[in-house]
Amino acid sequence: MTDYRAGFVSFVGRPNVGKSTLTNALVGEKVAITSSKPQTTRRAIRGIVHRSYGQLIVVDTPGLHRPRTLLGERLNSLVQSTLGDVDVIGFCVPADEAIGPGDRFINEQLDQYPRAKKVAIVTKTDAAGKARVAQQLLAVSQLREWDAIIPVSAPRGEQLDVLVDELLQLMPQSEHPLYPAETTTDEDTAERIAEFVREAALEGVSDELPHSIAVTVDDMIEREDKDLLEVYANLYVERDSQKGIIIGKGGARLREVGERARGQIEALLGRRVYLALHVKVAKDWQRDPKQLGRLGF
Ligand SMILES: Nc1nc2c(ncn2[C@@H]2O[C@H](COP(=O)(O)OP(=O)(O)OP(=O)(O)O)[C@@H](O)[C@H]2O)c(=O)[nH]1
Repeated sequence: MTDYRAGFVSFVGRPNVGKSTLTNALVGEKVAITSSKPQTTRRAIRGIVHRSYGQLIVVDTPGLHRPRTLLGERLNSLVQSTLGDVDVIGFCVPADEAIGPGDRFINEQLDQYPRAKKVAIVTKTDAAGKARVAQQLLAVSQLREWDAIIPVSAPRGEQLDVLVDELLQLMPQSEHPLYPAETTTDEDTAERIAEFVREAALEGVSDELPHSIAVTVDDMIEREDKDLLEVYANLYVERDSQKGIIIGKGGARLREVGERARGQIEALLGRRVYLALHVKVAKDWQRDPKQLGRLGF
């Protein structure tokens, strides 16, 4: 028997508590997009954390909530099958907000996954004073018997190694790593690019529009003569009126979105990229099974 451990962990919690930010900080690379809009995450992304003594595979989920659309239902069943499979569930609550009905609802849902060990993670400790953090740790400890309770700050990198070690200790022993050493995610490049575009498009839009945005990458063309990668992406919204908002006056907003996304893509690929964005209307796609399928849900 070796002492090497490897397994799967999933972070759950209300929207916006910092699950994606934590995933990226642990992996050390941007594998999950983040935004200040709730419910940004739509896919189960595996971020992989490597240590000489183990491997953590982080499965990022869209978060448990009461579904209002077909997209919401599909996302919920994605969460349920994910949580049924993982070794550890990390329940995230932010240090700077009191525990409320939303947190209690999710905590109760965790009873449905008896196989998984359960760890409480108090996030955003940088946004709260010491006394507040201590108070939150106490409040969390009263929710259930946790295998561990750990406060972290992702942007400051505080307590991240402690969290990784605690999580690894709860993982099953493994003869081998589950993924090769260089891998940080199992999403392919096109999926990651589409997510970067969606993240850029989410910036500065409000109300129901964030949920209406979907992105596909339809073509990537290698231009060896120019040492350039051409990327053709479609940005879908649900209504004509939303199209105008995304494009902006004289196309100004769409240009900004393209610039921001291109910066991220070039950083990811380490090379020059030409990004062409087209905005299309897919009427009410969140409620339409056929269109959901086409958009990858
Ligand atoms: N101050 C502070 N802000 C944080 C921290 N972690 C996340 N945030 C901010 O909180 C917001 C939400 O973060 P996300 O990581 O997208 O939250 P999430 O829980 O993944 O959200 P969903 O994908 O919507 O479920 C963003 O604006 C982050 O910058 C933290 O440790 N400290």
